[in-house]
Amino acid sequence: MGYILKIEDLSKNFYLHEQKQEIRSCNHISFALNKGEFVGIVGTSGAGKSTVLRCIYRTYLATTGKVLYDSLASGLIDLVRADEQTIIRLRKAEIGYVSQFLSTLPRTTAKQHVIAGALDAGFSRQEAAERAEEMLRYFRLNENLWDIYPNTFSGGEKLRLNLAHAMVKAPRLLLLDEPTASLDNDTKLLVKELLTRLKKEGTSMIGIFHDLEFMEGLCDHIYNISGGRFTAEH
Ligand SMILES: Nc1ncnc2c1ncn2[C@@H]1O[C@H](COP(=O)(O)OP(=O)(O)OP(=O)(O)O)[C@@H](O)[C@H]1O
Repeated sequence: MGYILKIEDLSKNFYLHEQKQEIRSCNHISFALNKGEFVGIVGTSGAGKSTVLRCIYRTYLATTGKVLYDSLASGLIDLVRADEQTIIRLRKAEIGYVSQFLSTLPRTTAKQHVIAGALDAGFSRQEAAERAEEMLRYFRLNENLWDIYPNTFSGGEKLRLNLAHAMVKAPRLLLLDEPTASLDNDTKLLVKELLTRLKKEGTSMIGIFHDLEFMEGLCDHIYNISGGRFTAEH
């Protein structure tokens, strides 16, 4: 089985100009994610877990190292060095990211947001609308919320909308930054079921979870990050 993502010696430092101080976040991280696999990342708060995901998604630009992604559209790409257009295209069609924080365009309703995700991934208008409704229903987002702007949603509603938006695309690579924080147990189970389904359909995933029970049966490998460095748990 070949890899879809290979991280080589990734480090990220932040320089805080006002304080004239350098923060070392993640250090010399290397690992590979094989196609169809699920890698879990655990570690104490502030250890650098989200930074690794953000460097892959290119929200952060890595200080050193490579993030090699085997893209469907144009083969192997180093996401650290790829141009902005390539990153935008990959985010639309191939790489999904879910966090607790909602980012939507202004004056976009919850349903329009999910439809836009499916359209970006290349589905037709009709397919996009159908898939969006299916996802919103799946994540039990109350139907009377579909046509309003989501900035007033509760934390759990925002998270469920984020999940619907990311998963409606059926991305090749899905990055999950604590996607179950602030969810009740029933919704957590729904998320786990859908992740299991996506994995069977071939989506490769990297997820940060605090809930070790949630990771059981889902992760092929778990890495522990401590002091910015990775060690394999299993
Ligand atoms: N944009 C930033 N500017 C400066 N420092 C940052 C930035 N983002 C992260 N850091 C620092 O990098 C370190 C790792 O942060 P990160 O968010 O990756 O940790 P984490 O393991 O995901 O923590 P948590 O479990 O609490 O979410 C922290 O010391 C944090 O303060």
